[in-house]
Amino acid sequence: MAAFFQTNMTLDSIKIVPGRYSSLTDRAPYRIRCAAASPVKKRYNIALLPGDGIGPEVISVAKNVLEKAGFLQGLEFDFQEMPFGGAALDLVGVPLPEETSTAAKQSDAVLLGAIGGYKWDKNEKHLRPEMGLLHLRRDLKVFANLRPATVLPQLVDASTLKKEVAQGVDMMIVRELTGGIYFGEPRGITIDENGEEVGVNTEIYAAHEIDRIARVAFETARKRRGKLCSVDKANVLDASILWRKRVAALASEYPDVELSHMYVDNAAMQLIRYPKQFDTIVTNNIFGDILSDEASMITGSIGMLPSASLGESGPGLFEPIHGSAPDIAGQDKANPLATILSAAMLLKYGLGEEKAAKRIEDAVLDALNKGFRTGDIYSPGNKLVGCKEMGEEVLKSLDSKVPATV
Ligand SMILES: NC(=O)C1=CN([C@@H]2O[C@H](COP(=O)(O)OP(=O)(O)OC[C@H]3O[C@@H](n4cnc5c(N)ncnc54)[C@H](O)[C@@H]3O)[C@@H](O)[C@H]2O)C=CC1
Ligand SMILES: CC(C)CC(=O)C(=O)O
Ligand SMILES: [Mg+2]
Repeated sequence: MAAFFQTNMTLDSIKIVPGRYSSLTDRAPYRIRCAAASPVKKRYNIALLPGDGIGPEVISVAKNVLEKAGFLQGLEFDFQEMPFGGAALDLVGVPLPEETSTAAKQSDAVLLGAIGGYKWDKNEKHLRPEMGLLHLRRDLKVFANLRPATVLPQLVDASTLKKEVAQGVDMMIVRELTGGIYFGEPRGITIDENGEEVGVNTEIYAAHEIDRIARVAFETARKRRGKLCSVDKANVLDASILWRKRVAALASEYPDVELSHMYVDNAAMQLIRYPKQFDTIVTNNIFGDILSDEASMITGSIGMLPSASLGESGPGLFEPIHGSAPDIAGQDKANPLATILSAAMLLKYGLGEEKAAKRIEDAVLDALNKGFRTGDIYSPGNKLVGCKEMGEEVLKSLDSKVPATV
């Protein structure tokens, strides 16, 4: 699997290191050929999928940061940039070209910007950029989507919540990513027996899909503060009744993890009322999608949250949780930190390169400490910068942190 499970091979045999993580990502075709800061030891193939809207802007910045952090750590990358989403639709007529899917599957890790935009909003379903993303996630079998949401001390003022409610929030949302209503059959728009149009989607989960994501969540909680909250809608949905039953049945295998259950409507409210109660949340595809956008505002902005999508084997997929933000695309206003931190997750969870990942996290904190802020996280007294300048500042911070002995 991507590196989340790399050291111990299977979900069942993961060895847990006690204690709490404190890093930003929660704790875990061209080459750099010039003399590296330390001797080149490893080389990785990275599939780069910029996508649409602000995707290319944030990917261009994050790629430079990834390159530099790798260089400083003696890593070499072969980047293969491939068309994806609306960009691919315009180029070859499909959102996920075969070549892009193959490049992603053959890579060591995939770094993705975002897809979608007004231009393709009225396309037929199979010709929408978003379907390309769903298919990519399925092709890569990345069922476990880790979405850390941490309120950084530097950004407490940018939170939507009052300082005393926001400070100290540090949670991990474990979202099931390749099942549920986004994929369930039957789906589509048909005509019913009265001749009326009906839109149909199906929330469906097999027991094994629930078990494997629940195990990831239990293992994640175990490495954090030992609290897992499973979010569902088991008071009305059959798929949620099975979800709750399967998650509860696994609890005896993780006696060190305190399991609770919460209905999703209450969870949406509790996230705003008292977010510090959450350590690890496990939930289905659609609830995780929605709750993580909500959680992002506690941290200051959706432009801050990275993600790692992992499967049992093969490359992981790393992307910010936000979309293509067509309202600010092409204006150099996007916050690139979510994508930069996704690159850190790529290094940590995708390649097992924790030191290089830490360099990026430290550099992000350093740039924030120096007061650099994009518009979405700006507060008075700080320095307003655009996407590119924020990237340059993170690069400078990376530079200044090269160990003196190298
Ligand atoms: N993973 C992906 O590629 C995703 C794609 N989408 C697609 O993106 C398009 C736009 O969707 P929306 O619902 O507007 O969601 P969005 O996440 O793109 O934007 C929502 C709001 O957040 C702001 N925002 C997002 N990322 C930001 C960043 N890095 N820095 C500063 N502000 C940022 C936007 O300007 C906008 O006001 C749609 O086509 C949607 O389907 C949406 C979510 C995820
Ligand atoms: C196409 C959507 C399912 C993408 C999204 O909103 C997400 O993964 O957060
Ligand atoms: Mg979303």
